[in-house]
Amino acid sequence: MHSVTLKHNFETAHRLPHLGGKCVNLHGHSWHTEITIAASRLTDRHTVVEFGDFKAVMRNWIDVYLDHGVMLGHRDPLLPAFTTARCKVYTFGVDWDGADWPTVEAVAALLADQAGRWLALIDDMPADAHIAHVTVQETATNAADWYPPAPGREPMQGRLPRMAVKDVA
Ligand SMILES: Nc1nc2c(c(=O)[nH]1)N=C([C@H](O)[C@H](O)COP(=O)(O)OP(=O)(O)OP(=O)(O)O)CN2
Repeated sequence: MHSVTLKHNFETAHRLPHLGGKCVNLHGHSWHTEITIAASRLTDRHTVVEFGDFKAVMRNWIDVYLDHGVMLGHRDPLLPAFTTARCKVYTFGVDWDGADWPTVEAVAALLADQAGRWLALIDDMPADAHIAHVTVQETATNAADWYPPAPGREPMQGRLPRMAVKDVA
């Protein structure tokens, strides 16, 4: 198996009112992501994917939708204020239906989902090229990893489990 790993970073605020504690406060992170693409053979150019081709679409999507913006859950009461003020908001549960809240695990799943779409735009790659791993680091001490479902295991049903939110501050 061959693999390549591409990295990008983005400065984005979020909050997680369903977790309580300090996560209730709107706060920013310098998020770092690493996306690994694997294939069983190389192209005629001896690549899995050409770095620049993949990074162009990866960077464009992240910079347009996430960088210097805010990630909120669709049930977050702050949402109307940010949209009214015409701030850049990426709304989990609306802009992407895979999770309700922007935890680091959910951001890793979002980027894995998007990375599959970016890969589909690449012309020159082996037939079995696929997203093998996504890491998202939100702080020096906190990170999440995403891997595709193991063969033979039931794949995730498209979204992270819905969470009961009684008092979203
Ligand atoms: N499983 C998860 N737990 C938490 C998440 C998350 O996304 N997934 N997120 C948070 C908060 O966003 C917060 O930013 C991080 O919390 P925490 O590690 O408690 O705070 P610090 O980064 O300040 O920790 P130090 O290592 O003490 O600096 C919480 N939980």
